[in-house]
Amino acid sequence: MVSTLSHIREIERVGMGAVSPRDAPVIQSWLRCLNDYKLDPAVAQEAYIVPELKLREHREQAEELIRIGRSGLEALFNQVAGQNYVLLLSDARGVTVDFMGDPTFDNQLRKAGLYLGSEWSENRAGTCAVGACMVSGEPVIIHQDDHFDTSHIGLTCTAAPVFDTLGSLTAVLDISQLRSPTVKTSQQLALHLVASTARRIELANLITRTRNDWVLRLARSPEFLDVDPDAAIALDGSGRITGLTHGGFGALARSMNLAGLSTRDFLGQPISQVFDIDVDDLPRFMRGRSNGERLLQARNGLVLFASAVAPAVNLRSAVPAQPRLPRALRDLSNGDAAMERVQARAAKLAARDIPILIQGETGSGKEFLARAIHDGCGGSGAFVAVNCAAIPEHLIESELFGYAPGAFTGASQKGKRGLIEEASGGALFLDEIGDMPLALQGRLLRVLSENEVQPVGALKARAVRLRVLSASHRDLAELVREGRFRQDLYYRLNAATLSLPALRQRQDLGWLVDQLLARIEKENGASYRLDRAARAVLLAHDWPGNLRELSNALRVAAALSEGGVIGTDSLPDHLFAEPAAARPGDEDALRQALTDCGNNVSALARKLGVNRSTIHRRLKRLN
Ligand SMILES: Nc1ncnc2c1ncn2[C@@H]1O[C@H](COP(=O)(O)OP(=O)(O)OP(=O)(O)O)[C@@H](O)[C@H]1O
Repeated sequence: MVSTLSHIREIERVGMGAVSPRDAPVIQSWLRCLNDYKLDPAVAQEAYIVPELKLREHREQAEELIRIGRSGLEALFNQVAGQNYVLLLSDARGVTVDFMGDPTFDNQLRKAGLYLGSEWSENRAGTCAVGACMVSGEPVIIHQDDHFDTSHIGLTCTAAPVFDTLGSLTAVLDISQLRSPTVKTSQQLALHLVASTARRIELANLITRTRNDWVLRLARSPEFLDVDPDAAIALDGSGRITGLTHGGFGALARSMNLAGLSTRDFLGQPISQVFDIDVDDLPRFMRGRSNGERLLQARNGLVLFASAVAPAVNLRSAVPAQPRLPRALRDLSNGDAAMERVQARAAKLAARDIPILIQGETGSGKEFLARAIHDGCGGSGAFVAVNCAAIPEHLIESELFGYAPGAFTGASQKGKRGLIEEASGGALFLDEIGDMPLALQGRLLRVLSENEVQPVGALKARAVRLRVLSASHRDLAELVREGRFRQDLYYRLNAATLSLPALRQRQDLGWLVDQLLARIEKENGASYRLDRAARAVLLAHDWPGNLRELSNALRVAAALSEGGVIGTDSLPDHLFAEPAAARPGDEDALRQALTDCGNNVSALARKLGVNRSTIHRRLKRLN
């Protein structure tokens, strides 16, 4: 193994532009570590394992992924049995949410970070296989002193990305060893195994998530068509591509000379544009036909074997009926597995008086879900929504708790009922609860524990009976750790958590577009039709502002449409050149975008399709 000092010197030389024989992905990652994350190769940092509570959240959010990935992981672990390999499945933030390794080496593995809860994002751990793979979206081997941080230069790690059906990176699969031969080529087989397992996980994910669509499996050789196809595509009833296995289809697209297109570019496209078939031909590719009949030709002439699976709708009657959800909760999604889980849990919780914390990015529908829970449990009493971030700090107390007559200068002589009392007998929805000032958190806790509220300046408390739903786009557990949120209140509000998926992760985006458009038609008393190109743009967009951004975009499109037809020219410009500021966390870009809008927060919020409070919040964070 190289000495620590010579490793540090080598990285410094590369940083100064020296030519290096190492692989390009390693050099690119070293340069990112030096220039973008400002990491110092001379400062070694041991592997970071996230705290228990945080790990629980990561695992809860990745529950479906872990379930789908498990059998792939087990099969891979069996393939490499006896070779001291460890398998890690990390989520899109680089946190290990599933792990398989030899328990005999537990202590060593934990110390090396090859363990449940270890975080391998590049900006934290320096060059590593998971981190480099997250950035490049490509399989990669990071072998021994390819690692940036000298703490990790004994390890060899090989990782492959797992994308969801819409082409967003959802996980990274990694296979690592504490000790290995010095030559990097010893890991080529590991690279092949990890990439094919990632491909199979993508396939299992597509099949699980697209029960209501056609699925077309594709393979270069007929023998593997049904057992291990190269790629698969999901198609809606009109033959449009609604999802695909990113890794496998990307490789096929390269063979079809379509390497310049990202797999996302195929979403929303009719199948007839890629292959010489139409939706009506799909039954011809179903099981029972001979392989010879199941041949498919790509538009460039490449011939593939195909097998089609019909939507499960027809089989529905044979499947045991799902418990019926209350109507308000039933209409929240259509064919998105993560949402279906949220709806099923929400229905069970709605029937009980349990405080629920709803987490999700801004605009992902937290208030909408809270209302649906309230309506779903019979909806008796009022639903009172309070946005803790929007009420000025000095008014929150009197708004929430109310005040006695003449309680303070300027107070009304009659006093005022607070929102908590207004909600008594119904539901109180505390949005952006993370922004509640610490002093008031204690008072809120008392209301929840004692079921009574004491208005400002009042001598006696009044009894209240309410269900509390709260929401935050911020990580409340992190705020607790930073001492900015009371732990006792956190546990009180968070008896159950519902995590809403971001719009870019949802499998029913096409259905949501139609739902929201139908709502706009009703409001405007008009009818609209999206043309194919416009639909494709909507399906391919990242939607950093989630459902709110989508709803705003459709309103703009409806207003600009000609004769009710929405084409690409009716869509808001930012969908075509999405400013990087739309992605949370990109601070310089946010500053720049604000300058471009003449420092007008409302204009920037309109441009990004998010609330003004969202922009204010991000600016507050920057300060
Ligand atoms: N399942 C859904 N179907 C249709 N429209 C929805 C759905 N969920 C949310 N919306 C719409 O999306 C928009 C944003 O929803 P909502 O206000 O509930 O998001 P939020 O997560 O509470 O936002 P914020 O974080 O800014 O408070 C609203 O216009 C809402 O009507």
